[in-house]
Amino acid sequence: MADDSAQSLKPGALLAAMRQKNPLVQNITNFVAMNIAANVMLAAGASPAMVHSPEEAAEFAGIAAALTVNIGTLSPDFFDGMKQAAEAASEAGKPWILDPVAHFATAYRRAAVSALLEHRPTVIRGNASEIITLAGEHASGQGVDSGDSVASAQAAARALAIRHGCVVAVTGERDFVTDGHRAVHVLGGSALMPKVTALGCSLTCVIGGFAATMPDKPFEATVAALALFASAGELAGRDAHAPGSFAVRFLDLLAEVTPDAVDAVARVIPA
Ligand SMILES: Nc1ncnc2c1ncn2[C@@H]1O[C@H](COP(=O)(O)OP(=O)(O)OP(=O)(O)O)[C@@H](O)[C@H]1O
Ligand SMILES: Cc1ncsc1CCO
Ligand SMILES: [Mg+2]
Repeated sequence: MADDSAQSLKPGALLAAMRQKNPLVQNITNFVAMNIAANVMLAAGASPAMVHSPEEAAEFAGIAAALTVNIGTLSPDFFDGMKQAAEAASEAGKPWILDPVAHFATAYRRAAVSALLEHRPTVIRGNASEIITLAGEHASGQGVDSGDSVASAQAAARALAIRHGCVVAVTGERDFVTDGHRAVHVLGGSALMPKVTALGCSLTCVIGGFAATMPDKPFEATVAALALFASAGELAGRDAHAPGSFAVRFLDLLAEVTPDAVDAVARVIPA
């Protein structure tokens, strides 16, 4: 029945499914994010493995249920591992998620992201400045932090989704997700989230966990990951009022929040 299937695709149901499956996700992420992203994944209910060496990255992509690639602290060795793992995941039909951190900042990063896009990511997740510039437009971001609003990135996100045949998620105060045809906003979170480094990078890894759980539904998987962050972030923001204590409370709430609590607030709305 239509109602049952809609119910089973709600963020809470997907969270329950991910926790049940505890999927193994390979993350090639940056030095800043590595520890917090692994802890965030464990709290959310997925099994992270930070495996990036070119000697083993492709082989490991054969074992993991999904891959995430983040260019935050790029170097030639990491880049080799990223390309090989992305190619292996793509060829095996496994979902892989690209986080193009500050890709606009240097020629090296721009070239790296172009090469990675050739391996057809399933999902691209970035902040507004990253998504606007990835679509070839001018943005105000300088480094890893966004200087643009999510609203100003929506057209770019739709264009990118169609160009690359993928889901695009733009995060910020009010998240936006599109596959080029459907589009939603995800509401919630806390203004303290951008004050804790690498929460966006960690979210990219969590999208990998949801996509591993539901590989044929990357749009719903992405929305569920964002809804989980929005929910835990909003609850953590009620208890903590500065970045350090917020980070701790957020991690606890990622583990404690129930599927019903995630779905209790209508935070996914049509765009
Ligand atoms: N002002 C805000 N209010 C509520 N939630 C926010 C706000 N800014 C960011 N978030 C949330 O923070 C999380 C990370 O998104 P953000 O856009 O800050 O990532 P990012 O810039 O890539 O971060 P990083 O590069 O540090 O990993 C998302 O869940 C997003 O919804
Ligand atoms: C601060 C920082 N620098 C490179 S990656 C990273 C983590 C947030 O994107
Ligand atoms: Mg980022």
